[in-house]
Order: sequence, then C-alpha cells, then structure tokens
Amino acid sequence: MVLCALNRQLLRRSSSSCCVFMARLQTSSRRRRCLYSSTHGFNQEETRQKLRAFPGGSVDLLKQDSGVAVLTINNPARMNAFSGSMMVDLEEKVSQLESWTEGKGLVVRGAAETFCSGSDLNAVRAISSPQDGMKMCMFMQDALTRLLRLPLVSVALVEGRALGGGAELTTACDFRLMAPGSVIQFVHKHIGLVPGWGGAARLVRIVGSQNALKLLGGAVKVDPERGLDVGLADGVLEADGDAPSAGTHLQQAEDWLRRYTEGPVPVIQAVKKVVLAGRELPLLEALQTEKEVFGTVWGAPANLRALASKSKHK
Ligand SMILES: CC[C@@H](C(=O)O)C(=O)SCCNC(=O)CCNC(=O)[C@H](O)C(C)(C)COP(=O)(O)OP(=O)(O)OC[C@H]1O[C@@H](n2cnc3c(N)ncnc32)[C@H](O)[C@@H]1OP(=O)(O)O
Repeated sequence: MVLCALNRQLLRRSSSSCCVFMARLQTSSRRRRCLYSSTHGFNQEETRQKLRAFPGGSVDLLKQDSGVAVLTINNPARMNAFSGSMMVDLEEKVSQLESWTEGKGLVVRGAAETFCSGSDLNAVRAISSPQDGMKMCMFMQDALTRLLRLPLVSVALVEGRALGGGAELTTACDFRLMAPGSVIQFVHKHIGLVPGWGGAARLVRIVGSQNALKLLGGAVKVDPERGLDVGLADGVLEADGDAPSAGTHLQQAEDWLRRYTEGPVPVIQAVKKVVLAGRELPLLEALQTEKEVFGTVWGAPANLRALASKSKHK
C-alpha cells in the first residue's frame, strides 16, 4: 500500500520533471533559459557586457548542408585561448545551434591545428575577484552544458593542445578524437585552481571517478594512447596527409562522425535525446523521457518508410 503510494508519487514527480526536461530538449528559436538566475546572484546580460570588455579572437560557426556544423575556436595568436568576447561568442553560437532544426552533428575544433589553451590568462588576471570569477564560471557552465545538451551528435577534434578550459571544452562534446601528437591536460592544479566550467563533473561521467581523480590530481598529460586507455578519447586520427585517402583531420573527423549522423534528422536527434536523458536523469525520469521521444518517431515518416521497405538487418 505504502509502496504503491510511493510509486504513484514518484511517477507523478518524475512525469512533471520529465516534461520540464522534454521542454528543454525542444529546439526553438527562443533563447534557452540559463542554468543560473538572479537567485544565484547571476545576471546573464550583465555578465555578457563584462566579458565583452576583454576582446580578441572569435568563435566561428559553419552550418553545412550535410547537417554537420563546424565550430572553430579562433584565437591562434594565443593558442586559441578564450578571451571574454569569445565566451560570449560561444554562448551565441550555442543559441544558434539550439534552433538549427536541420542539424545532426557538430565538430568542435581549434584554428591553426591546436585545440584551445583555456581561458585567456590576461583576462583571468584582470577578473581575478571571486565575484567576477564566479560570474564567468556560471556563464561558461551554462554555455557548455547547453553545448552538450544540443540534439546533435558532437565530437571534439583535438589537435595540438587542449589545456585547462580547453580540456573542459572537450568534455562538453559527446566524443573526442585525438590527432597524433595531441595532448589533453587539466592543468588547473598547476595554477591553483580546479575546473569551473563543469569539466570535472563531466570528466567523472566519461572516465569514472578513479581516472578523473588521477587526471585532475596529477594534471596528467593525456596523449592519444593514454586517452584511449582511460576512455577519454574515442578514436585516434591518422597524421594529416599520411595516407592520401585519410584527408585532413577535419575530413577524418567528419567521416568518423558520419556513421552516427547518417539518417533522417528527427531520428538522429531522437537518438541523442534518449541518450542524454539516460545520462542526466534518474531512471524513472529517463524512462518517461524515452517514452515521450519514442512517441515522436513512432509512425513518423522515417518509421513508415522503413516498414514499407521491409528492410532486413543482416
Ligand atoms: C579559469 C581558468 C582555467 C579554466 O578556464 O578552466 C584556465 O583555462 S586557465 C588557462 C590554462 N592554460 C594555460 O595555463 C596555458 C598557458 N600557456 C602555455 O602553457 C603555453 O603557452 C602553451 C599553450 C603550452 C604553448 O606553448 P608554446 O608552444 O611554447 O607557445 P607560447 O607559450 O609561446 O604561446 C604562444 C602565445 O600564446 C600565448 N598563450 C598561450 N596560452 C595562453 C593563454 N591561456 N592565455 C593567454 N595567452 C596564451 C602565449 O602567451 C604566447 O603569446 P606571446 O608571448 O604574446 O607570443
């Protein structure tokens, strides 16, 4: 009796939070609600203005007809470190991707064959007050959480170095591909910090708490071999131009991603949504979300076409 009541209560609660999760998953042209609000002492617009005071570089978005977009962190003079204006750029590009109804995949990479060396240390020195540091942290946590929650299958193409916030950025993608000679390193400890852009929370989910503790506690240089070993890397690319068939690292990353993005947009987006629900929600809520998403593809054109073609899966 008590158990039944508890179950009913849990189901009611899970169904209402599942609706909230589903609403967040819906792509719309509206700007998404930020992870933080005034109750956390955060004002997104005010933080945007403050960050814009530290200009330099850009974050560039190329949406392609294939349904795969390329997001480039572009500040090569500073090894693609994030200036304040680039943080704002990133959040704006994430907003654009949230309303990209034709999108299926995303490659995140750095310009000039290196990934990203984290926050621009000049900006970090200038905004070293705890309050401003917190605001930057909340702004980037929001942008990177929304990046990972996009209904697109995303991959970080790591060439050169991914340091500090750059290492955190790789964890905001579904997959990581490492080029020969590349390094992912959570260098935070060496500068008296811990990750603040959500990188630690995501790292634990990717490699487990034992490995995360080793990587953060030892500020370990993760090369491709170690990346594969601990489960941080999902693949290693061939050296650019090594085999004529291999193509550039970007082409290799797009080819690698294709196996997950081939197919109708609603189906690919649905796959990402159910995995995301499983990753982020307690089981009952994840099941509810899976049911809702299932309802959007059941009997839909791609499903009916496949049934009519009597396809076999040999
Ligand atoms: C909140 C903080 C945390 C976070 O957000 O999570 C961070 O990310 S803090 C930043 C962490 N990153 C670093 O500490 C990287 C520091 N840089 C380096 O270790 C080296 O520069 C390098 C990335 C290993 C490259 O070394 P090298 O190949 O020898 O080149 P240079 O050192 O000459 O660098 C070229 C040029 O780029 C500038 N640079 C590099 N990284 C940054 C950075 N993060 N911020 C600002 N500027 C950066 C470097 O100063 C050089 O500039 P010039 O001296 O003007 O040529």
